[in-house]
Amino acid sequence: MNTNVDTSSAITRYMTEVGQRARAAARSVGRAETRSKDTALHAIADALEAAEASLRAANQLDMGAGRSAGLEPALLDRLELTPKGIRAMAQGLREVAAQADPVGEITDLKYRPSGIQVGRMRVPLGVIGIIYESRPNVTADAAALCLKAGNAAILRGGSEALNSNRAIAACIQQGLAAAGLPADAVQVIDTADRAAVGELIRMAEYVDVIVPRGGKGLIERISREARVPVIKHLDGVCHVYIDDRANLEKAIAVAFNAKTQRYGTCNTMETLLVAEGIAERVLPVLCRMYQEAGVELRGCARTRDLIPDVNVATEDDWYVEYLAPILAIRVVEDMNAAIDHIALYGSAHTDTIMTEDYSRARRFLREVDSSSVMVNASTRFADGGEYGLGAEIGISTDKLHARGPVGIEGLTTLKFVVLGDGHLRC
Ligand SMILES: NC(=O)C1=CN([C@@H]2O[C@H](COP(=O)(O)OP(=O)(O)OC[C@H]3O[C@@H](n4cnc5c(N)ncnc54)[C@H](OP(=O)(O)O)[C@@H]3O)[C@@H](O)[C@H]2O)C=CC1
Ligand SMILES: N[C@@H](CCC(=O)OP(=O)(O)O)C(=O)O
Repeated sequence: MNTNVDTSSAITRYMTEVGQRARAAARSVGRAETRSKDTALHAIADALEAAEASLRAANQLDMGAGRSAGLEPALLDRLELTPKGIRAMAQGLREVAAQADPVGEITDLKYRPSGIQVGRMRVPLGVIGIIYESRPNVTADAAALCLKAGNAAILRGGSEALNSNRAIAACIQQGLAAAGLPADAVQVIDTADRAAVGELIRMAEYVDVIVPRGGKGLIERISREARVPVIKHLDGVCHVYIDDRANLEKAIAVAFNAKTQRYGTCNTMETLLVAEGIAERVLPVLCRMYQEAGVELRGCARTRDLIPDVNVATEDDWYVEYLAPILAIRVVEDMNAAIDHIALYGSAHTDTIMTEDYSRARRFLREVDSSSVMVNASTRFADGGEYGLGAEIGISTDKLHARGPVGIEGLTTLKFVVLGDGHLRC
Protein backbone atom coordinates (compact mmCIF):
# COMPACT_ATOMS: atom_id res chain seq x y z
CA MET A 1 0.00 0.00 0.00
CA ASN A 2 1.04 3.54 -0.66
CA THR A 3 1.57 5.35 2.60
CA ASN A 4 2.58 8.74 1.34
CA VAL A 5 -0.27 10.08 -0.69
CA ASP A 6 -0.59 13.77 -0.12
CA THR A 7 -0.91 15.85 -3.24
CA SER A 8 -3.83 15.83 -5.60
CA SER A 9 -1.84 14.49 -8.56
CA ALA A 10 -0.32 11.85 -6.30
CA ILE A 11 -3.84 10.78 -5.31
CA THR A 12 -4.91 10.58 -8.94
CA ARG A 13 -1.85 8.42 -9.67
CA TYR A 14 -2.38 6.30 -6.58
CA MET A 15 -6.06 5.69 -7.33
CA THR A 16 -5.38 4.92 -10.99
CA GLU A 17 -2.91 2.25 -9.89
CA VAL A 18 -5.39 0.89 -7.36
CA GLY A 19 -8.02 0.70 -10.11
CA GLN A 20 -5.71 -0.97 -12.61
CA ARG A 21 -4.57 -3.54 -10.07
CA ALA A 22 -8.16 -4.26 -9.04
CA ARG A 23 -9.22 -4.74 -12.65
CA ALA A 24 -6.37 -7.21 -13.19
CA ALA A 25 -7.13 -9.08 -9.95
CA ALA A 26 -10.85 -9.31 -10.72
CA ARG A 27 -10.17 -11.82 -13.50
CA SER A 28 -8.31 -14.20 -11.17
CA VAL A 29 -10.86 -13.89 -8.37
CA GLY A 30 -13.71 -14.32 -10.82
CA ARG A 31 -12.43 -17.70 -11.92
CA ALA A 32 -11.11 -18.83 -8.52
CA GLU A 33 -12.38 -22.18 -7.22
CA THR A 34 -14.76 -22.08 -4.26
CA ARG A 35 -12.14 -24.01 -2.26
CA SER A 36 -9.51 -21.25 -2.70
CA LYS A 37 -11.95 -18.52 -1.76
CA ASP A 38 -13.05 -20.42 1.34
CA THR A 39 -9.43 -21.15 2.28
CA ALA A 40 -8.73 -17.43 2.10
CA LEU A 41 -11.79 -16.59 4.22
CA HIS A 42 -10.81 -19.07 6.94
CA ALA A 43 -7.20 -17.85 6.84
CA ILE A 44 -8.33 -14.22 7.21
CA ALA A 45 -10.53 -15.24 10.15
CA ASP A 46 -7.59 -17.03 11.81
CA ALA A 47 -5.30 -14.06 11.13
CA LEU A 48 -7.79 -11.64 12.71
CA GLU A 49 -8.03 -13.73 15.86
CA ALA A 50 -4.27 -14.15 16.05
CA ALA A 51 -3.80 -10.40 15.62
CA GLU A 52 -6.20 -9.41 18.40
CA ALA A 53 -3.54 -7.45 20.30
CA SER A 54 -2.33 -5.47 17.30
CA LEU A 55 -5.88 -4.84 16.08
CA ARG A 56 -6.81 -3.51 19.50
CA ALA A 57 -3.69 -1.33 19.62
CA ALA A 58 -4.44 0.15 16.20
CA ASN A 59 -8.07 0.66 17.18
CA GLN A 60 -7.06 2.40 20.41
CA LEU A 61 -5.19 4.98 18.30
CA ASP A 62 -8.40 5.63 16.35
CA MET A 63 -10.56 5.65 19.49
CA GLY A 64 -8.18 8.08 21.23
CA ALA A 65 -8.21 10.44 18.26
CA GLY A 66 -11.99 10.05 17.98
CA ARG A 67 -12.52 10.93 21.64
CA SER A 68 -10.22 13.96 21.36
CA ALA A 69 -12.13 15.08 18.28
CA GLY A 70 -15.39 14.81 20.27
CA LEU A 71 -16.97 12.00 18.23
CA GLU A 72 -20.54 11.20 19.30
CA PRO A 73 -21.01 8.07 21.47
CA ALA A 74 -22.84 6.29 18.61
CA LEU A 75 -19.87 6.88 16.30
CA LEU A 76 -17.40 5.70 18.95
CA ASP A 77 -19.58 2.62 19.45
CA ARG A 78 -19.29 1.78 15.75
CA LEU A 79 -15.58 2.51 15.69
CA GLU A 80 -14.60 0.37 18.65
CA LEU A 81 -13.05 -3.07 18.12
CA THR A 82 -13.58 -5.09 21.28
CA PRO A 83 -12.27 -8.66 21.71
CA LYS A 84 -15.88 -9.81 21.24
CA GLY A 85 -16.16 -7.68 18.08
CA ILE A 86 -12.96 -9.20 16.69
CA ARG A 87 -14.29 -12.71 17.33
CA ALA A 88 -17.58 -11.73 15.68
CA MET A 89 -15.68 -10.45 12.64
CA ALA A 90 -13.81 -13.75 12.35
CA GLN A 91 -17.05 -15.67 12.81
CA GLY A 92 -18.66 -13.57 10.07
CA LEU A 93 -15.88 -14.60 7.67
CA ARG A 94 -16.39 -18.27 8.53
CA GLU A 95 -20.12 -17.88 7.98
CA VAL A 96 -19.52 -16.38 4.56
CA ALA A 97 -17.22 -19.33 3.77
CA ALA A 98 -20.03 -21.70 4.78
CA GLN A 99 -22.47 -20.08 2.36
CA ALA A 100 -23.00 -21.70 -1.04
CA ASP A 101 -20.92 -20.22 -3.84
CA PRO A 102 -23.36 -18.93 -6.45
CA VAL A 103 -20.70 -18.08 -9.05
CA GLY A 104 -21.04 -20.16 -12.21
CA GLU A 105 -24.44 -21.55 -11.25
CA ILE A 106 -26.66 -22.02 -14.32
CA THR A 107 -30.42 -21.76 -13.85
CA ASP A 108 -33.53 -21.76 -16.03
CA LEU A 109 -31.83 -23.82 -18.74
CA LYS A 110 -34.54 -24.53 -21.32
CA TYR A 111 -34.66 -26.01 -24.81
CA ARG A 112 -35.92 -23.58 -27.43
CA PRO A 113 -37.84 -24.71 -30.52
CA SER A 114 -34.63 -24.14 -32.52
CA GLY A 115 -32.86 -26.84 -30.48
CA ILE A 116 -30.51 -24.51 -28.59
CA GLN A 117 -30.60 -24.42 -24.78
CA VAL A 118 -30.82 -21.01 -23.13
CA GLY A 119 -30.06 -20.44 -19.45
CA ARG A 120 -28.67 -17.87 -17.07
CA MET A 121 -25.28 -18.05 -15.36
CA ARG A 122 -24.53 -16.19 -12.13
CA VAL A 123 -21.32 -14.18 -12.47
CA PRO A 124 -19.38 -11.62 -10.40
CA LEU A 125 -19.95 -7.91 -10.93
CA GLY A 126 -16.18 -7.34 -11.36
CA VAL A 127 -14.59 -4.55 -9.34
CA ILE A 128 -16.64 -3.11 -6.49
CA GLY A 129 -15.74 0.13 -4.73
CA ILE A 130 -17.25 0.48 -1.27
CA ILE A 131 -17.27 3.77 0.63
CA TYR A 132 -18.37 3.35 4.22
CA GLU A 133 -18.42 4.85 7.66
CA SER A 134 -15.83 4.51 10.40
CA ARG A 135 -16.87 0.99 11.30
CA PRO A 136 -13.88 -1.37 10.97
CA ASN A 137 -15.90 -4.59 10.96
CA VAL A 138 -17.29 -3.52 7.57
CA THR A 139 -13.77 -3.85 6.15
CA ALA A 140 -13.74 -7.56 6.96
CA ASP A 141 -17.41 -8.16 6.03
CA ALA A 142 -17.14 -6.33 2.71
CA ALA A 143 -13.87 -8.05 1.79
CA ALA A 144 -15.40 -11.46 2.59
CA LEU A 145 -18.59 -10.95 0.61
CA CYS A 146 -16.83 -9.46 -2.41
CA LEU A 147 -14.31 -12.32 -2.42
CA LYS A 148 -16.90 -15.08 -2.11
CA ALA A 149 -18.91 -13.48 -4.92
CA GLY A 150 -15.75 -13.49 -7.09
CA ASN A 151 -15.22 -9.73 -7.16
CA ALA A 152 -12.19 -7.55 -6.52
CA ALA A 153 -12.85 -4.95 -3.84
CA ILE A 154 -11.59 -1.42 -3.29
CA LEU A 155 -12.50 -0.40 0.24
CA ARG A 156 -12.64 3.19 1.46
CA GLY A 157 -13.56 3.26 5.13
CA GLY A 158 -14.16 6.33 7.25
CA SER A 159 -11.18 8.52 8.07
CA GLU A 160 -11.53 7.97 11.82
CA ALA A 161 -10.90 4.22 11.32
CA LEU A 162 -7.76 4.42 9.18
CA ASN A 163 -5.43 2.68 11.67
CA SER A 164 -7.94 -0.07 12.43
CA ASN A 165 -8.56 -0.64 8.73
CA ARG A 166 -4.83 -0.85 8.01
CA ALA A 167 -4.49 -3.55 10.67
CA ILE A 168 -7.46 -5.49 9.26
CA ALA A 169 -6.06 -5.09 5.75
CA ALA A 170 -2.84 -6.78 6.87
CA CYS A 171 -4.88 -9.82 8.03
CA ILE A 172 -6.77 -9.87 4.74
CA GLN A 173 -3.46 -9.89 2.87
CA GLN A 174 -2.24 -12.86 4.94
CA GLY A 175 -5.40 -14.79 4.12
CA LEU A 176 -5.23 -14.05 0.39
CA ALA A 177 -1.59 -15.12 0.29
CA ALA A 178 -2.39 -18.36 2.16
CA ALA A 179 -4.92 -19.25 -0.54
CA GLY A 180 -2.72 -18.19 -3.47
CA LEU A 181 -5.16 -15.44 -4.46
CA PRO A 182 -3.89 -12.08 -5.74
CA ALA A 183 -3.09 -9.48 -3.09
CA ASP A 184 -4.99 -6.90 -5.15
CA ALA A 185 -8.25 -8.83 -4.82
CA VAL A 186 -8.91 -6.63 -1.78
CA GLN A 187 -7.33 -3.19 -1.53
CA VAL A 188 -7.96 -0.85 1.37
CA ILE A 189 -7.41 2.78 0.38
CA ASP A 190 -4.59 4.07 2.48
CA THR A 191 -5.46 7.73 2.70
CA ALA A 192 -8.17 9.71 4.47
CA ASP A 193 -8.12 12.37 1.74
CA ARG A 194 -11.60 12.63 0.26
CA ALA A 195 -10.06 13.35 -3.14
CA ALA A 196 -9.55 9.56 -3.33
CA VAL A 197 -13.34 9.13 -3.12
CA GLY A 198 -13.71 11.60 -5.99
CA GLU A 199 -11.29 9.53 -8.10
CA LEU A 200 -12.89 6.21 -7.17
CA ILE A 201 -16.39 7.21 -8.24
CA ARG A 202 -15.15 8.44 -11.61
CA MET A 203 -12.96 5.45 -12.58
CA ALA A 204 -15.53 3.79 -14.83
CA GLU A 205 -12.82 1.95 -16.74
CA TYR A 206 -11.63 0.15 -13.61
CA VAL A 207 -14.65 0.04 -11.29
CA ASP A 208 -17.97 -1.65 -12.14
CA VAL A 209 -20.11 -0.64 -9.17
CA ILE A 210 -19.86 1.75 -6.23
CA VAL A 211 -21.60 0.99 -2.95
CA PRO A 212 -21.81 4.17 -0.87
CA ARG A 213 -22.83 3.56 2.76
CA GLY A 214 -23.39 6.86 4.41
CA GLY A 215 -25.39 9.98 5.01
CA LYS A 216 -26.63 12.84 2.88
CA GLY A 217 -23.25 14.59 2.30
CA LEU A 218 -21.74 11.49 0.75
CA ILE A 219 -24.76 10.84 -1.40
CA GLU A 220 -24.94 14.41 -2.68
CA ARG A 221 -21.35 14.12 -3.85
CA ILE A 222 -21.98 10.73 -5.44
CA SER A 223 -25.08 11.99 -7.24
CA ARG A 224 -23.11 14.97 -8.56
CA GLU A 225 -19.87 13.29 -9.57
CA ALA A 226 -20.19 9.53 -9.99
CA ARG A 227 -19.61 8.05 -13.41
CA VAL A 228 -19.72 4.50 -12.08
CA PRO A 229 -23.12 2.86 -11.40
CA VAL A 230 -24.12 3.13 -7.75
CA ILE A 231 -26.08 0.95 -5.33
CA LYS A 232 -27.03 3.40 -2.59
CA HIS A 233 -26.97 2.32 1.05
CA LEU A 234 -28.53 5.31 2.74
CA ASP A 235 -29.90 6.57 5.99
CA GLY A 236 -32.62 4.84 7.95
CA VAL A 237 -35.54 6.90 9.17
CA CYS A 238 -37.26 3.72 10.36
CA HIS A 239 -40.73 3.50 11.91
CA VAL A 240 -42.70 1.23 14.17
CA TYR A 241 -46.46 1.69 13.81
CA ILE A 242 -48.55 0.36 16.71
CA ASP A 243 -51.98 -0.42 15.35
CA ASP A 244 -55.09 -0.38 17.54
CA ARG A 245 -55.35 -4.13 16.97
CA ALA A 246 -51.84 -4.77 18.29
CA ASN A 247 -51.04 -7.15 21.12
CA LEU A 248 -50.04 -4.64 23.78
CA GLU A 249 -47.30 -6.69 25.37
CA LYS A 250 -45.63 -7.56 22.06
CA ALA A 251 -45.99 -4.00 20.76
CA ILE A 252 -44.32 -2.46 23.80
CA ALA A 253 -41.45 -4.98 23.77
CA VAL A 254 -40.79 -4.56 20.04
CA ALA A 255 -41.02 -0.76 20.08
CA PHE A 256 -38.61 -0.66 23.02
CA ASN A 257 -36.14 -3.03 21.34
CA ALA A 258 -36.32 -1.19 18.00
CA LYS A 259 -35.15 2.02 19.68
CA THR A 260 -32.84 0.94 22.45
CA GLN A 261 -31.07 -2.26 21.37
CA ARG A 262 -28.46 -0.14 19.56
CA TYR A 263 -28.81 3.57 18.99
CA GLY A 264 -26.29 4.24 16.22
CA THR A 265 -27.39 1.82 13.48
CA CYS A 266 -29.33 2.64 10.35
CA ASN A 267 -32.09 0.13 11.21
CA THR A 268 -32.88 1.68 14.61
CA MET A 269 -36.42 3.09 14.90
CA GLU A 270 -36.40 6.89 14.81
CA THR A 271 -40.15 7.61 14.83
CA LEU A 272 -42.87 5.73 16.71
CA LEU A 273 -46.38 6.00 15.28
CA VAL A 274 -49.29 5.00 17.51
CA ALA A 275 -52.95 4.60 16.52
CA GLU A 276 -55.16 6.96 18.50
CA GLY A 277 -57.36 4.06 19.62
CA ILE A 278 -54.54 2.44 21.59
CA ALA A 279 -52.34 5.44 22.46
CA GLU A 280 -53.70 5.85 25.95
CA ARG A 281 -52.83 2.27 26.83
CA VAL A 282 -49.43 2.14 25.11
CA LEU A 283 -47.77 5.48 25.56
CA PRO A 284 -47.70 5.88 29.35
CA VAL A 285 -45.96 2.51 29.79
CA LEU A 286 -43.65 2.83 26.82
CA CYS A 287 -42.66 6.44 27.49
CA ARG A 288 -41.73 5.56 31.05
CA MET A 289 -39.55 2.71 29.78
CA TYR A 290 -37.79 4.99 27.28
CA GLN A 291 -37.29 7.70 29.88
CA GLU A 292 -35.81 5.19 32.32
CA ALA A 293 -33.43 4.10 29.55
CA GLY A 294 -32.36 7.72 29.03
CA VAL A 295 -34.13 8.28 25.71
CA GLU A 296 -35.19 11.86 25.00
CA LEU A 297 -38.77 11.90 23.71
CA ARG A 298 -40.18 14.43 21.25
CA GLY A 299 -43.90 14.14 20.63
CA CYS A 300 -46.81 15.60 18.68
CA ALA A 301 -49.49 17.58 20.53
CA ARG A 302 -51.60 14.47 21.17
CA THR A 303 -48.63 12.61 22.61
CA ARG A 304 -47.96 15.56 24.90
CA ASP A 305 -51.60 15.62 26.01
CA LEU A 306 -51.06 12.10 27.32
CA ILE A 307 -47.48 12.52 28.56
CA PRO A 308 -46.88 16.19 29.34
CA ASP A 309 -43.15 15.88 30.07
CA VAL A 310 -42.38 14.81 26.49
CA ASN A 311 -40.60 17.56 24.49
CA VAL A 312 -42.25 19.17 21.47
CA ALA A 313 -41.59 17.50 18.10
CA THR A 314 -41.32 19.96 15.22
CA GLU A 315 -41.97 19.14 11.56
CA ASP A 316 -38.21 18.67 11.13
CA ASP A 317 -38.16 15.83 13.67
CA TRP A 318 -40.17 13.55 11.40
CA TYR A 319 -37.34 13.62 8.85
CA VAL A 320 -34.46 13.09 11.26
CA GLU A 321 -32.27 10.04 11.66
CA TYR A 322 -31.02 10.72 15.19
CA LEU A 323 -28.62 7.76 15.53
CA ALA A 324 -28.87 8.63 19.22
CA PRO A 325 -31.14 8.11 22.25
CA ILE A 326 -33.80 10.45 20.90
CA LEU A 327 -37.21 9.33 19.63
CA ALA A 328 -39.99 11.18 17.81
CA ILE A 329 -43.54 10.03 18.64
CA ARG A 330 -46.74 10.77 16.73
CA VAL A 331 -50.29 9.68 17.43
CA VAL A 332 -52.05 8.96 14.13
CA GLU A 333 -55.69 8.32 13.31
CA ASP A 334 -55.23 4.85 11.86
CA MET A 335 -53.06 2.65 9.62
CA ASN A 336 -53.78 4.78 6.54
CA ALA A 337 -52.37 7.82 8.31
CA ALA A 338 -49.35 5.80 9.41
CA ILE A 339 -48.67 4.64 5.84
CA ASP A 340 -49.01 8.24 4.61
CA HIS A 341 -46.59 9.45 7.29
CA ILE A 342 -44.02 6.79 6.35
CA ALA A 343 -44.35 7.62 2.64
CA LEU A 344 -43.79 11.33 3.29
CA TYR A 345 -41.07 11.33 5.95
CA GLY A 346 -39.43 7.89 5.81
CA SER A 347 -36.28 6.94 3.93
CA ALA A 348 -37.57 3.64 2.46
CA HIS A 349 -35.23 1.65 4.72
CA THR A 350 -37.20 -0.47 7.25
CA ASP A 351 -40.69 -0.12 8.72
CA THR A 352 -42.79 -2.33 11.00
CA ILE A 353 -46.45 -2.70 11.87
CA MET A 354 -47.51 -4.16 15.20
CA THR A 355 -50.95 -5.70 14.71
CA GLU A 356 -52.85 -8.93 15.20
CA ASP A 357 -55.10 -8.04 12.26
CA TYR A 358 -54.17 -10.25 9.30
CA SER A 359 -55.74 -8.05 6.63
CA ARG A 360 -54.05 -4.91 7.91
CA ALA A 361 -50.70 -6.69 8.12
CA ARG A 362 -51.05 -7.76 4.48
CA ARG A 363 -52.00 -4.25 3.39
CA PHE A 364 -49.07 -2.70 5.27
CA LEU A 365 -46.67 -5.16 3.61
CA ARG A 366 -48.02 -4.27 0.17
CA GLU A 367 -48.31 -0.53 0.57
CA VAL A 368 -45.22 0.51 2.48
CA ASP A 369 -42.50 0.98 -0.12
CA SER A 370 -39.37 0.28 1.93
CA SER A 371 -36.47 -2.13 1.52
CA SER A 372 -37.74 -4.22 4.47
CA VAL A 373 -41.35 -4.16 5.68
CA MET A 374 -42.09 -6.17 8.80
CA VAL A 375 -45.01 -7.45 10.83
CA ASN A 376 -44.65 -7.78 14.60
CA ALA A 377 -40.84 -7.70 14.57
CA SER A 378 -38.17 -5.19 15.52
CA THR A 379 -36.65 -3.01 12.77
CA ARG A 380 -33.26 -4.04 14.20
CA PHE A 381 -33.68 -7.37 12.37
CA ALA A 382 -32.92 -5.67 9.03
CA ASP A 383 -29.49 -7.20 8.75
CA GLY A 384 -27.78 -9.65 6.39
CA GLY A 385 -26.69 -11.96 9.20
CA GLU A 386 -30.22 -12.04 10.68
CA TYR A 387 -31.70 -12.71 7.22
CA GLY A 388 -29.36 -15.68 6.68
CA LEU A 389 -27.02 -14.02 4.16
CA GLY A 390 -23.92 -14.74 6.27
CA ALA A 391 -23.03 -11.05 6.46
CA GLU A 392 -23.97 -7.90 4.60
CA ILE A 393 -22.34 -5.17 2.59
CA GLY A 394 -25.06 -3.00 4.04
CA ILE A 395 -28.70 -2.26 3.44
CA SER A 396 -29.52 -1.06 -0.03
CA THR A 397 -32.13 1.66 -0.10
CA ASP A 398 -31.97 1.62 -3.89
CA LYS A 399 -34.58 -0.15 -5.98
CA LEU A 400 -32.46 -1.43 -8.82
CA HIS A 401 -30.22 -4.48 -8.75
CA ALA A 402 -30.34 -5.08 -4.98
CA ARG A 403 -32.70 -3.92 -2.25
CA GLY A 404 -32.44 -4.43 1.53
CA PRO A 405 -29.52 -6.31 3.11
CA VAL A 406 -26.98 -7.13 0.39
CA GLY A 407 -25.08 -10.40 0.69
CA ILE A 408 -23.16 -12.58 -1.75
CA GLU A 409 -25.90 -12.87 -4.36
CA GLY A 410 -26.43 -9.10 -4.40
CA LEU A 411 -22.80 -8.75 -5.49
CA THR A 412 -23.31 -10.90 -8.58
CA THR A 413 -25.31 -10.57 -11.76
CA LEU A 414 -26.74 -12.94 -14.37
CA LYS A 415 -25.66 -13.43 -17.93
CA PHE A 416 -27.37 -15.53 -20.58
CA VAL A 417 -25.63 -18.71 -21.66
CA VAL A 418 -26.54 -20.61 -24.82
CA LEU A 419 -25.68 -24.26 -25.54
CA GLY A 420 -25.80 -25.44 -29.12
CA ASP A 421 -24.30 -28.20 -31.17
CA GLY A 422 -23.65 -26.47 -34.46
CA HIS A 423 -27.11 -24.92 -34.46
CA LEU A 424 -27.79 -22.30 -37.15
CA ARG A 425 -30.43 -19.59 -37.07
CA CYS A 426 -32.89 -19.92 -39.94
N1 LIG B 1 -28.06 1.64 4.61
C1 LIG B 1 -26.95 1.21 5.15
O1 LIG B 1 -26.56 0.05 5.01
C2 LIG B 1 -26.12 2.11 5.97
C3 LIG B 1 -26.41 3.44 6.12
N2 LIG B 1 -25.60 4.25 6.86
C4 LIG B 1 -25.96 5.62 7.03
O2 LIG B 1 -24.79 6.44 7.07
C5 LIG B 1 -25.00 7.55 7.90
C6 LIG B 1 -24.09 7.68 9.05
O3 LIG B 1 -22.82 7.41 8.77
P1 LIG B 1 -21.72 8.53 8.89
O4 LIG B 1 -20.62 7.96 9.67
O5 LIG B 1 -22.32 9.81 9.30
O6 LIG B 1 -21.44 8.57 7.37
P2 LIG B 1 -20.84 9.64 6.44
O7 LIG B 1 -21.75 9.79 5.30
O8 LIG B 1 -20.41 10.86 7.16
O9 LIG B 1 -19.51 8.89 6.00
C7 LIG B 1 -19.52 7.67 5.35
C8 LIG B 1 -18.32 7.60 4.44
O10 LIG B 1 -18.46 8.53 3.39
C9 LIG B 1 -17.36 9.42 3.35
N3 LIG B 1 -17.85 10.74 2.96
C10 LIG B 1 -18.85 11.45 3.54
N4 LIG B 1 -19.06 12.59 2.87
C11 LIG B 1 -18.17 12.61 1.86
C12 LIG B 1 -17.87 13.54 0.82
N5 LIG B 1 -18.56 14.68 0.67
N6 LIG B 1 -16.89 13.24 -0.05
C13 LIG B 1 -16.20 12.09 0.07
N7 LIG B 1 -16.42 11.18 1.04
C14 LIG B 1 -17.39 11.44 1.92
C15 LIG B 1 -16.82 9.41 4.76
O11 LIG B 1 -15.51 9.82 4.75
P3 LIG B 1 -14.84 10.68 5.92
O12 LIG B 1 -14.34 9.70 6.89
O13 LIG B 1 -13.79 11.44 5.24
O14 LIG B 1 -15.90 11.54 6.53
C16 LIG B 1 -17.00 7.95 5.11
O15 LIG B 1 -16.00 7.17 4.52
C17 LIG B 1 -26.33 7.34 8.53
O16 LIG B 1 -27.24 8.09 7.80
C18 LIG B 1 -26.55 5.84 8.38
O17 LIG B 1 -27.89 5.45 8.39
C19 LIG B 1 -24.48 3.77 7.46
C20 LIG B 1 -24.17 2.46 7.31
C21 LIG B 1 -24.96 1.53 6.60
N1 LIG C 1 -27.30 -4.38 9.81
C1 LIG C 1 -26.54 -3.75 10.85
C2 LIG C 1 -26.77 -2.28 10.83
C3 LIG C 1 -26.52 -1.70 9.49
C4 LIG C 1 -25.36 -0.78 9.60
O1 LIG C 1 -24.26 -1.19 9.38
O2 LIG C 1 -25.64 0.43 10.03
P1 LIG C 1 -24.67 1.50 10.65
O3 LIG C 1 -24.50 1.15 12.08
O4 LIG C 1 -25.45 2.72 10.43
O5 LIG C 1 -23.35 1.47 10.01
C5 LIG C 1 -27.00 -4.25 12.20
O6 LIG C 1 -28.14 -4.70 12.27
O7 LIG C 1 -26.26 -4.11 13.16
